[in-house]
This record gives sequence, structure tokens and C-alpha cells, in this order.
Amino acid sequence: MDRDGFLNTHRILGRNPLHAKPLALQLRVFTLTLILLGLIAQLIFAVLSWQQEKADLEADLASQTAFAASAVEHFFGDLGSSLGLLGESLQGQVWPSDPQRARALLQGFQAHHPEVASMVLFDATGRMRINTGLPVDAILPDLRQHPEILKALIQDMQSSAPYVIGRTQHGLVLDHWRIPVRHTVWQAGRPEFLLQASVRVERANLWQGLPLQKDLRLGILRDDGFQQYRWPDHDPESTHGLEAQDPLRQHLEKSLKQGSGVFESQLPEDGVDRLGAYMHVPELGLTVYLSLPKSLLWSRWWTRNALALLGFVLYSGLFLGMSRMILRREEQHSHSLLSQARRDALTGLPNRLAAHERLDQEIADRQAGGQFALLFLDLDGFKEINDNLGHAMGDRLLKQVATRLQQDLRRQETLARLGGDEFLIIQPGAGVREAARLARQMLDLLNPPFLLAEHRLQVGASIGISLYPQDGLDAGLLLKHADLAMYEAKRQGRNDFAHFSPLLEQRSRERLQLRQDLERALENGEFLLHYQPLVDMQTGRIIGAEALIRWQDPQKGLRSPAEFIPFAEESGLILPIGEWVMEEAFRQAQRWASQGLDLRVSINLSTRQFQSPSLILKLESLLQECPLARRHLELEITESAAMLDPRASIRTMNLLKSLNLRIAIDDFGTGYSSLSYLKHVPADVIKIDQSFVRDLIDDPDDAAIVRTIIALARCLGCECLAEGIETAEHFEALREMGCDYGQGYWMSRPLALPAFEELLQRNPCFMPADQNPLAGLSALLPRPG
Ligand SMILES: Nc1nc2c(ncn2[C@@H]2O[C@@H]3COP(=O)(O)O[C@H]4[C@@H](O)[C@H](n5cnc6c(=O)[nH]c(N)nc65)O[C@@H]4COP(=O)(O)O[C@H]3[C@H]2O)c(=O)[nH]1
Repeated sequence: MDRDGFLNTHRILGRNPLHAKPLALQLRVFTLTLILLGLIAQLIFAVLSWQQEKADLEADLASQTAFAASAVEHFFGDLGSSLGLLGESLQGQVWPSDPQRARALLQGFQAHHPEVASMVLFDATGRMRINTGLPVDAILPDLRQHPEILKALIQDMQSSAPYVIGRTQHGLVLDHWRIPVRHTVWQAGRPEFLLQASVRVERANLWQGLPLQKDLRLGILRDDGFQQYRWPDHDPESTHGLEAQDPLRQHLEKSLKQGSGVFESQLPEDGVDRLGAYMHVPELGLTVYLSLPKSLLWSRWWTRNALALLGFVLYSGLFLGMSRMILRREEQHSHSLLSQARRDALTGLPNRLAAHERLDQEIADRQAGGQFALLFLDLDGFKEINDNLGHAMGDRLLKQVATRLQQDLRRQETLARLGGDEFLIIQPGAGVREAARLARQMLDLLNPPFLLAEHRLQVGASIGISLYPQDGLDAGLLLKHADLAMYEAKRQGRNDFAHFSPLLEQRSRERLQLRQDLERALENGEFLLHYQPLVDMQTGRIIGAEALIRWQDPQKGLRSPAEFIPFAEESGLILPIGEWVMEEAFRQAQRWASQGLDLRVSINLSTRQFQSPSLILKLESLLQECPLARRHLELEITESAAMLDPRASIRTMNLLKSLNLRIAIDDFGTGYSSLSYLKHVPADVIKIDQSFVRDLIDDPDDAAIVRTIIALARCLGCECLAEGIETAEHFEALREMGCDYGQGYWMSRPLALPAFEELLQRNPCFMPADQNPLAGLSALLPRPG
């Protein structure tokens, strides 16, 4: 991946798409919605059932109150009527004439009414005359000493009602609570005497038939607010009058107007919140009320709702449990996906994604201070291994490389495979020295050959190092700089490591600039060809020319191929540039052939061009366009390019031969060709590299090499051409050795087309001075660049 790729990946990873969990979210929303709906239904049910329960209880209380009120009404009504009859039987014959008989009648009445504690007879003045609660001879109480009671008695005596119920009394003869029921007997429109039955209500069985459950409270209130009676605890000590502002009394006062109703209030006796019902009995001037603690409503409500609530809890629990189970499964699944997504399937190492995350983590950990190193490792020549031995073999190699690299790493150091043959090592805490030591260690680990099937492969690596924080504060920059340093290591001859320096960035910018300039040059037609004569060493005549590219840069002037061909080769731009050279050289060869000139035109093919699958097609189409050129064209392939993949090279060269093109092996002697390989190479010419020619005169070794190459060419049936002939001595020595052709500054530098054609016209003969009077002519010719 290129540097932009790194940065893009980093940017994409920054968004962390794997954290999005739509299913989990949907499931959560679904579960919560179901629970919420259940909760709402539960709430509605709870409120409705509360209302229902309350209404039921109120209705219950109201009917019980009606029952109680009716019992009270009947009881006092019956007693009142009985008193009326007793009064009638006493009047005239018995009272006041026969007090003993009157007393007996009263006692008889009392005997028939066990709830009556005593019978009393008062005369019209309010004086007590008979009291069955006291012995016959006892002194009767004088009510004048109890003016309150006397007043109430006189008032009741005046009442036209058949009977009157007085305030509940205590003391005065009887030591318990009783309700006085009074009946006045009239004589000629004036009260004659008053009969009073003192009723012990608890004996009256008033509440018989009522469900007297625990906590039920009953009460009877007079219209004047006097608490006549309370059940079950009629406390003689407590007050019997309710304050006017007492909430219960206020409720009950409504009963005077409404007759009946319900109330919520506390009772003075226990302070418990209660729910109650009341009913007014106008004939008696009493209100009967009945109440239960409100908590009973809660418990009745709870009994009704418990099941539904339990159902709801179970239902929610079930849904929650199910969704948690699904979520956990989903989480486990996505965990395993995540860990798979972070593992390189081939080597088992953390992959690019994991490396980026680890790098981000390391940076975050070092925010407060500290350093670490990043080692970017790229195998040397992996592409060739992959191409030649196949991908399966390439994969096996990568696995072995990963195992070896891992072997010396410490636990805190992370090794990741970024993809292809690129590995990354994060070395926490490391500075320049520690990183260099680790890089060297890694290179040493890769040093021993790898054994893959029958192959023993020597694989090196180039390592670029960047350091946090000095070489970058973010992951993208650190990776970019480590990558730049790795390119530098490759540039410096591979199997080595390099540290990042700002200078590399400068070079990278320059390379970028060069790329843009080359693209512009292609577009604007800034390239041109120079031609360097190829000379027959025996006759000294020009037999052809090597076409050599030049770049007429509008800013920098004429630029030599050494400045841009290596970069064009590295960047791939050599393909369009090489095509341009072929087109130009073919057309020139066609022109010369059509002019009747028998000139060989030699063209340099770069490694990439030579390996390009479209080469043959391109050549075929050019040959169709320039048919006369075919006989004169020669393609130069460097020995090292031909040796990269010997079998494929031979295949391509055979195809070139099938097009009737000549083949020259360039820079011969530098590429370590084996003799068995050379035997199969269909070359026409072997070009002796100028490095052997340069010291040919002084260095016997070089002379021996040149002589050997010439002999080899003979054996293989090839012609032989020496490059870099700079002196007459070079020329003479090579000629004597039997070299067929020569090329060099001594004869001529590469020339622009007009100068070359001018030279051709002169038809010079290049021979050392003693044999050739035209020697040195080239020195007079204009020199390019
Ligand atoms: N010192 C010395 N040098 C001599 C002498 N005689 C010739 N030379 C130089 O040797 C180089 C010969 O070309 P090469 O080995 O193919 O080496 C070429 C070739 O590999 C590459 N190149 C040039 N043109 C093209 C092209 O059109 N396509 C490709 N692919 N490569 C090219 O650039 C290299 C350099 O080209 P040039 O700078 O033109 O350099 C030329 C030429 O100027 C001599 O007596 N002494």
C-alpha cells in the first residue's frame, strides 16, 4: 500500500465503524418498548383497580352504615314506643298515687329490657322521684347540684317528640356509660312527669348482623356534635364532643344536609387514616358512622393486583433475560468478529486495523511523556519470489518470516502484518539506539536462508524507523515517516535499515515534483532522442546508432537519463516514456531505411517494459506502421533484467526474435548469467559493460574479462560490442582482441539528430591515428548537453 493508502486507512479507522451496533440498539429499544407498554398497562390497571377497590369498599361501608343506622333507629324507636306505653300505664292510677307500684312497673320494664341499666322517674320540676338503679330507701341525687344535667333534662321534657335521646352520661348513680332515652308524659298540655331509660348500648346488640372485622370503628354522633357512642372502645376518659373544626365532624355535619355519604379522615381516638361512610337518622337527631383503616384498601388492592404485578415482573424479567441473552450472544459474536477483523488470517499476527489501534493506544499512553519507536519492515524481492514461485510459496514464506520476527520480540513489543510483505513493529520506550538494535536483530533473524520445498531462499528486508515524539505526534505521520525511511533503506541498497530524517521528506517532495514534471514532459513532448554511433571495429565505419533519451526541460535545460530514468523505472512512468522512445526510434529507423541507409538502430528496453505483457502487441503495431524498420532494429535488454526471471525472459526474447527483431544483452558482465542460461538466450549481440573497458589497458583482470566475454560471444554465435571506448588505446586493444563493434566518446558522444546525420554524411572512418588520418574527428563535432 502507498502512503496515501496508509493515511486513508487511518482516517477510516478513526471513525471506528465496528462500534456501531444497530441490532443491539434495536433489540434494546424493542425490549424497553415492550416493558414500557407493559408498565403503562400495569399502571392503568393499578389505577383502575384502585378506583374500583375504593368504590367497592365505600359501597360496602355505606351499606354497613345503613344497616347500623337502621338498627339504631329501630332500637331507639322501639324503646321510645315502649316508654310511651309505660308512661300511659303509670299516668293517673299509679303515679303519683302509688309510688311503690310505679317503682315495680319500672323494674318490670327494666327486666324486659336487659340493655336498660336503670329506670328513672322525674317529676315536672326535674326532681328525681324513682330510680331503679338505687335501693328503695336510698337518698336520690339532687339534680340542682348538676345544673347542666338538669338544664338538659328540663329541655328534653319540653320536647314535643315522642322520646328524646339525651347526651351519654357517666357517674350519677351508675358507674358506666349510658344513653338516656327520655319520654315526657303530658297532662293538660303540661309535662306531668318524665321517664328515663338509661341504655347500655353495648348490651343492646345493636351491631348484630354487621361484619365486625378487626379495625372497624363505629360511632354515633349527635347533631350538636356530641360523640354519643364509639365502638369498640368507648373510652370514658376521652372527650365526647368533637371540635367544630375537626375534619370528621365537618364531614359528618354534611350528613345533616345530605343524609349519607363517605369520608376520608383520621379518627381522634387513633389518628389512623380511615375511609368511612355515614348516615343521618333525623328522627333521632343522630348520625351513625362507620370506618375502616385506609391501609385495608391498600391490602385489598394489593391482593387483587399482586398476581398482575407478579405477571408483569415475570413478563419483564423474561423479556429482559431474553434480550440480554440475545445481546450477549450478539456481543460474543461481534467480539469474535472483531478479533477476527483484527487478526491477519495468514500469519495470525495483528493486522493493519489492530496495528493502527495499538499505535493510537501507544500514543495516548505517551501523552504525559515518554517515547517509542515504529519499525516499518518490507521484504526485499518478495514480488519476484511471489511471481516466480507462485502465491502459495509466497504465503509460506510470509508465515516463516512472521515466526522468525516474533521469536526475539519482548512481550510489550507488537509485531503486525500490514499486508503483502509489509510488517510493523511497535517498540515501546525505545529511542534511536534501541530501535537500531532491534532493526539489526530483525535483519539478522531473516539472514539464514528460508527453506521452501526444494528452494533455499535468501530473503532480506528494508526497515524504516520513526520515533515518537520527534518524528511525529500522530499515527498517520509516524507511519508515513517510517515508510519514507524504509524507502530510503531500499534506495541505499536494501537489506538495511534507515532512520527517518526531514531530508527524506525533502527527497520525497522532490520525487513528487519529478513525477509531476515527467508527466508534464510526456504531455508537452519535451523528450528527444540523441544517437550515439555504433562503429565496426575492423573498418572504423558507422554501422548504426544507439538511441538515447534526453529531456529538454524548459526550466533546467537538457537533462540526462541518469536524472530521471531510475525514478521513471521505480514509479512506473517508464512504460509511457519507453513507448514514446520506441515510437520515435522506429519512425527514425523507417525514415533512414526509406532513404536507402543501412543503419542499425539500438533501443534500450527497461526491466518493466521488458516484462510488460503488452510489449509484443505494441511492437507488432509499430512494425506494421514502420515495415522498413524491422530489419534494422535492435532491442537492448540489460543482463540483470534478463536474469530476474530467466525462463520468462527467454520466452519473451524468443517472441521478439519471432518478430525478426535483433536482441542485444546490455551491460554484460554485471548480471551473473550462468553459462547454462546463456546457451538458451537468443541474443544477437553481447554488449561489454563500459566498467570493464575503462581500465582495460591498466588492469589485466579487466582485460582478461573482456577477452573471455569476446570468446564467449564467439562460442554462442553472437556479435560482440564494447561500450565506453574513450581512447585510441581502448579501440586498438579491443580490435586486437577481436571485438566486432564499439561505441564510445573516442568515436563520438551521443548526438542530436541533425548532428548525427551530418556525421553520417561525412562517413568518417574511426581508426587509431597511425592507421586513420581522420582520427580525432569526433573531437571537432559539437557535444551534446
Ligand atoms: N563514460 C562514458 N560513457 C559513455 C561512453 N560512450 C557512451 N557512453 C554513455 O553510456 C550510456 C550508454 O547507454 P546505456 O548503457 O544503455 O545506459 C543508458 C540506459 O541504461 C539509460 N537510457 C538512456 N536512454 C534510454 C531509453 O531510451 N530507454 C531506457 N529504458 N533507458 C535509457 O540511461 C543510461 C545512460 O544513458 P546516457 O546518459 O545517454 O549514457 C549513455 C552514453 O552516453 C564513453 O566513452 N564513456
